[in-house]
Amino acid sequence: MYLESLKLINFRNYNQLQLKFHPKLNVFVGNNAQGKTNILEAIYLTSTGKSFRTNKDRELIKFDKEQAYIKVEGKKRYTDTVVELKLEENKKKQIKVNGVTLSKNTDILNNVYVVVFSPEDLKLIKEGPSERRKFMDDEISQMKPSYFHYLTQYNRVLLQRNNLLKKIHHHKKYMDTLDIWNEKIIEIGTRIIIERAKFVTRIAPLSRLIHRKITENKENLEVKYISNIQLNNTFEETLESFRSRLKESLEVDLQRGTTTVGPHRDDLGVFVNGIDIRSFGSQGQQRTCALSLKLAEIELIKGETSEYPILLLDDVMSELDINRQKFLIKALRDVQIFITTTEREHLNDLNVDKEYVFYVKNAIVRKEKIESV
Ligand SMILES: Nc1ncnc2c1ncn2[C@@H]1O[C@H](COP(=O)(O)OP(=O)(O)OP(=O)(O)O)[C@@H](O)[C@H]1O
Repeated sequence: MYLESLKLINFRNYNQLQLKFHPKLNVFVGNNAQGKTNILEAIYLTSTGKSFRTNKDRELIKFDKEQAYIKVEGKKRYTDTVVELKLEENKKKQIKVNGVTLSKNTDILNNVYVVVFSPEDLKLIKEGPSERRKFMDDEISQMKPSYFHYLTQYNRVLLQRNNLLKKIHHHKKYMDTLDIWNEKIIEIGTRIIIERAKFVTRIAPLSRLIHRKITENKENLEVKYISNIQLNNTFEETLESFRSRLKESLEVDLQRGTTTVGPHRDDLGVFVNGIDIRSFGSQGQQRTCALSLKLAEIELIKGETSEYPILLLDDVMSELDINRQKFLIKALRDVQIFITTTEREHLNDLNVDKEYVFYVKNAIVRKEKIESV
C-alpha cells in the first residue's frame, strides 16, 4: 500500500500542513528539531493509534492549542483507506476510518501498515532482551490485533500477581487468592508464547534469505525464540508446562516479590554461522542482523495482508554504508519509503525524484531548499 497524502492541523510544531506523496521514495531533509520526525510520527499514529515516542497525547498537540488533527489517504490494491485522528486534551482520541468513527480505538490496526526503522532498531541485537521482546510484540500486534489485547491483559495480571506476592510476604492469609492469578497468567501467557513462537518460525526463513543476500552468502542467520517455558505440541500441554514452572518457582517468587517465569522473561536468540551474535557479534554484524530482521518483517506483513507496509526510515541512512543503503532501496522497490535525514548527501547516489525531496525548516515544508524562514 502507499499513502497519497497527509494533512496535519496543530500537530506538534505544525499549524497546518498538507502534502502529496510519491508512491515510492519520499525524503525529508532538514536540520535537527525542525519537524521531520514529527511527520513520520503522525503517519505512525494513523497505523497504530499510538506514537512511537510518547504515550501522552498532550505532547502531540501544539503547545498553545487544545486539539490536533491528522488525516492520511492511502491506496491499497483493491480499496482506498482514509484514516483521521482527532486529539484533544484530557479526552480519548477520536479515530475515523473511511468516515466511520471507531468505537474501539484498537480497531485502527489493519488499515495502514507501517514499519519503522530508526537508529534504535539498529541496536536491537546489542540491547537487552526487552528490546527484542518489544520487536516481536510490536510486529505480531500489527498483524494480529487480538495479540495486543492479550499483551495488555498479561501485563495487568502480572502486575497484580507481583503485588500479591509482596503482600503474601507479610500476610500469609493472601496465599488463598494466588491461585486465581496463577491461572490467569498461565492462560494468557501461553497464548503469548504460542504466538511469538509462530512469529519466529515465520520470520526465520525470510530473514535468513535476506541476510544471505546482504552478506553475499557469507553469513547464515538463524533466529530462535528462547522461552523459559517449554513449548509443547498443543496449547494444553504448553499450559501444563507453564503451570509446573510456576509451581516450581513459587518459593523464589515469594522471596523476590516478583514473577520469575513467563513470557515477560523470554528472548529472541540471534545466531550467525552458529555464533550467538547478541554476545559475540561485531557491531557491524549486529546492525546487519537488525536490518535483515526489519526487512523480513516487511515481507512477513506482505505475506499476511497481501499489502506491502509503508517503511519509515528515521535518520537511519547516515548509519548505513552505501552498499547497505543500495541494498535496502533495491530490495524495497515495491515499498513506499519515507526517509528523514539532516543532509541530502547522506543519501549518496540513490535515485530520488527531486519532486519528492521535502525541505523542512521550523515546521515549514517546501520542495526547494529553504535558506531562511
Ligand atoms: N507539542 C508541540 N508543540 C510545538 N512544538 C513541538 C511540540 N512537540 C515538539 N515540538 C517541536 O518539534 C521540534 C522537533 O521536531 P522533530 O522531532 O520532528 O525533529 P527533527 O526535524 O526530526 O530533528 P532530528 O533530526 O533532531 O530528529 C522541536 O523544535 C520541538 O520543540
